[in-house]
Amino acid sequence: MKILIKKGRILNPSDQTDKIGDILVEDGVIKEMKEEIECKETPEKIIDAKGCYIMPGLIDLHVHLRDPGLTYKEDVVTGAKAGAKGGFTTILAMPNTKPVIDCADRVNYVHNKAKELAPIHVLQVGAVTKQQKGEELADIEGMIKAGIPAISEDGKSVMNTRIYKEAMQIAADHNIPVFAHCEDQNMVNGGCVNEDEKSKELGLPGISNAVEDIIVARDIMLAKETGASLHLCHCSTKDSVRMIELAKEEKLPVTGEVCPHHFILTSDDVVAGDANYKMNPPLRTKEDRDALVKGLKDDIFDVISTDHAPHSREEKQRSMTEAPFGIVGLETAVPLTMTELVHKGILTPMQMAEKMSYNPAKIIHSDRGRLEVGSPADITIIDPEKEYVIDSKTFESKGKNTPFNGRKVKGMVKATICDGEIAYIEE
Ligand SMILES: NC(=O)N[C@@H](CC(=O)O)C(=O)O
Ligand SMILES: [Zn+2]
Repeated sequence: MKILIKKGRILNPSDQTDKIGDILVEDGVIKEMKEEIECKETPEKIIDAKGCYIMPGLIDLHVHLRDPGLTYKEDVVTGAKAGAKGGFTTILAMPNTKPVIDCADRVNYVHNKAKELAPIHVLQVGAVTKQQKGEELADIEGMIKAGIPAISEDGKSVMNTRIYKEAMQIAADHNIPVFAHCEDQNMVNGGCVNEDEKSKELGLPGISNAVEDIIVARDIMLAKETGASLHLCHCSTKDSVRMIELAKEEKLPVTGEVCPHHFILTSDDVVAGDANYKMNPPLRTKEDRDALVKGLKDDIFDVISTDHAPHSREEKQRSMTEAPFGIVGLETAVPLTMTELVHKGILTPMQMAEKMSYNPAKIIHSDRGRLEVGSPADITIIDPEKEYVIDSKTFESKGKNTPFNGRKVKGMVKATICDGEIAYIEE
């Protein structure tokens, strides 16, 4: 397909290009990129991008697609469609499915299904241990051969440090990153919201910051010993920020991500009895939230991810203690980041493109995440001025579980182009 994108603001982190121009897409790649492109034959599609940002296709390092086994919550196809609508051209699926993705066959299942049916790239992350039981290593090398971009035990931490270190060594030897969900399992003790004044007020068991911080510290030390690239998932505490800053000062191979709910909401926002405010890690205090925002601004955090965690309506209607952790995020990440960080002058549009595309690509050693002539045509077009109200009924995702339903936002995904084809267009 031949697509001409006209007069958008091209934001390319790889060479810091920030200028108005046209992009011509043909045969899956970026054919031309300059101030004004004249086509001899009319392209099949012309997109008027006046006033819009053109970014390299967004990459979400943290998504739960629930496939196989939990497809009443989401599946590869609905999740990928939600991703396309949210501006993502690549999403990484976490392995906490049923069964857990801990061997090559299961990786192949997701990749084959996605190749056949998904409008965007889906990359399956492999589990660290068999069935995520934390006891025996998964077939990490087999999964690497099958094409996993990373390993992760997401949903929990591998509490046995010796086993985790072995896994990190394998990851280091094969030059793939380890994505760490940091949570000391023995300290959670039934907690369901942040441990603070609010949890006391609600009479709910709390999760303290140390639950996260202890494992962040441990995992950074393991990265130091093994040389593995460590990517810290959904960071939520102010001390996580300090520890990542220190690790980077020491030039350790450590990166970190923050999710929109953690840089926007605090435990004060939790509505009693509404499990759409229940996620792991929990919404923390204002001090933590402000530290995360500053960490994003100062580039201590490399990545904004969604931790898209769909659950059924019935599951999320349970009580705060009974409902599962997690909220959806694929279709709200762009408008929330635009509204809360870019329009407020905390992040530049270029920083947004870095944290949502270029840096995630670098972390998984992908050649995407850049707008360059000859590179694969994964492109996201965003109308920064478009205002609307988030309505979960319009989501492509099966999951409607979001605390942001009804929220006013400014900044909308206009089109998502993946491998030179239109994966989503707002019409
Ligand atoms: N974040 C969550 O609250 N839930 C995730 C697990 C995870 O990402 O840790 C899920 O799988 O539902
Ligand atoms: Zn997690």
